[in-house]
Amino acid sequence: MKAIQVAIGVAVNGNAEVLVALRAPEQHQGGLWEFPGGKVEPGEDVESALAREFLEEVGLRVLQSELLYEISHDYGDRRVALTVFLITSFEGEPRPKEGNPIEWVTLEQLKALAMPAANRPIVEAVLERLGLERVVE
Ligand SMILES: Nc1nc2c([nH]c(=O)n2[C@H]2C[C@H](O)[C@@H](COP(=O)(O)OP(=O)(O)OP(=O)(O)O)O2)c(=O)[nH]1
Ligand SMILES: [Mg+2]
Repeated sequence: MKAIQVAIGVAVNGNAEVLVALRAPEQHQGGLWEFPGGKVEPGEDVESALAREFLEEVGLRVLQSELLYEISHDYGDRRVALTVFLITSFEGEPRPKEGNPIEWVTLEQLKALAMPAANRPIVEAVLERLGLERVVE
């Protein structure tokens, strides 16, 4: 089975909170919290997919991002290859453009959220990246 390429982003605000969205019940991995993002279209590069999905799903314009983590995961019914970006600069106020509730959550809250299985190491990477940054400041 070929892996579906997915671009997702972890947007961080000035309060060190990250943006999450609730997946609709009928979606794959529905009812779980996610980082906004979606499938890379044919011929599209992964950064363009990130920017497009952020605009479509939460109405944010990505100004600056860096690669945070890459992970492939087999859900049994589907294999996904996730490219995860840390979004360090963006424009706009997040809005739930596709009807899925969105929230800014602290890193403590993030740890406790029910997310798809592939997200566990992603959350670890977020905590490490943002935690270390604070030590450096
Ligand atoms: N967006 C997102 N997808 C994730 C995360 N973790 C994870 O395993 N996935 C999986 C679920 C899906 O199988 C796939 C992403 O698909 P998606 O439903 O967001 O794709 P999309 O926005 O293009 O939606 P659609 O047009 O196909 O409805 O990656 C995550 O944190 N965010
Ligand atoms: Mg999506």
